[in-house]
Amino acid sequence: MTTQTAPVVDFDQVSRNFGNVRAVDGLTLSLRPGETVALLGPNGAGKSTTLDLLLGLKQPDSGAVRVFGGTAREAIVAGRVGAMLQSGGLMDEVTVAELVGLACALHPRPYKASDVMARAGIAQIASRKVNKLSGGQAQRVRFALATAGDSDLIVLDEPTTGMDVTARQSFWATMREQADQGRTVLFATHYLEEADAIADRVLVLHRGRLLADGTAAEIKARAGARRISFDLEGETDERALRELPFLTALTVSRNDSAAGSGHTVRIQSADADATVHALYGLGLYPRNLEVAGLGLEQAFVAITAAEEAKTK
Ligand SMILES: Nc1ncnc2c1ncn2[C@@H]1O[C@H](COP(=O)(O)OP(=O)(O)OP(=O)(O)O)[C@@H](O)[C@H]1O
Repeated sequence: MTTQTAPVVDFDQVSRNFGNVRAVDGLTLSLRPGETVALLGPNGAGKSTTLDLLLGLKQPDSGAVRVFGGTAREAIVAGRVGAMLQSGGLMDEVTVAELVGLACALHPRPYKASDVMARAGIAQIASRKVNKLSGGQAQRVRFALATAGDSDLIVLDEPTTGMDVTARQSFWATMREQADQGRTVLFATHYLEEADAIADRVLVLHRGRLLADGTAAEIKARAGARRISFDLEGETDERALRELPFLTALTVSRNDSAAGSGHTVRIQSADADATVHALYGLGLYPRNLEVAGLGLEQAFVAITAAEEAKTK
């Protein structure tokens, strides 16, 4: 593999419209060598369009896309990019082995087709016709095509769609090996747990714009952070609780136990330490106190909901 100081991918103020839909809106981002990056966003956020722009399959209306310092086409011709697209049609009348063999033959730095098939978990179905595959098998074949040679960047659009849990796990184990060898991996996904578990960096896309860019932990922290829950005995002064510092959400529910009547309080706080400190400062005696981080899913919902509220 070659190394180069230029970013692997560089988007500078890239926009792309379809009619009056702004699919990608002023996107600026840069991927560094060796990163595993998740592109996360709800349906229609612009993930596929972003990947198509990166691969030169669509052209921007404005802004510039660079891949390894040049055009996408140059990078692809040089075999530096392997891609697995969402709906890429597979040739119907050929076998899995023939198709993988062709992809290897076309790659400037190919791997042996038998190794590629073994790695993608499709050696047992090598002689099967491509149009007879299940959805999950077809995805593995697409993955094999994306890894037919020694590419520096692997781009995957929702790669595990249609795979069951076991297939998904083995897919990501293989992908990790690719990343561990120093490749840059960019994948679009709906599965927040995949972004959380696999990616060093998460880009949250919404209506074509980049809403967040950081590690999963940073994104969780940015979204208003932590959940605090506890029980209080007797009457609860909800107004006093509402005045707690760094509070972003509060619910109080009745909780009658054998010990008497009381309430369960649930809080979201941007600074749990300060909130809990102030809670004791109110002279309260919280029982069963728990502090937990938001999941990436809740963080994602919080970030995109805040953006929706702003644009209304
Ligand atoms: N060829 C096209 N013609 C018209 N509109 C398009 C076209 N491609 C994408 N769009 C629109 O652009 C927006 C972004 O679509 P895109 O497919 O990039 O989103 P996505 O994040 O990949 O969504 P999904 O998760 O559903 O695949 C959507 O509103 C979509 O309807």
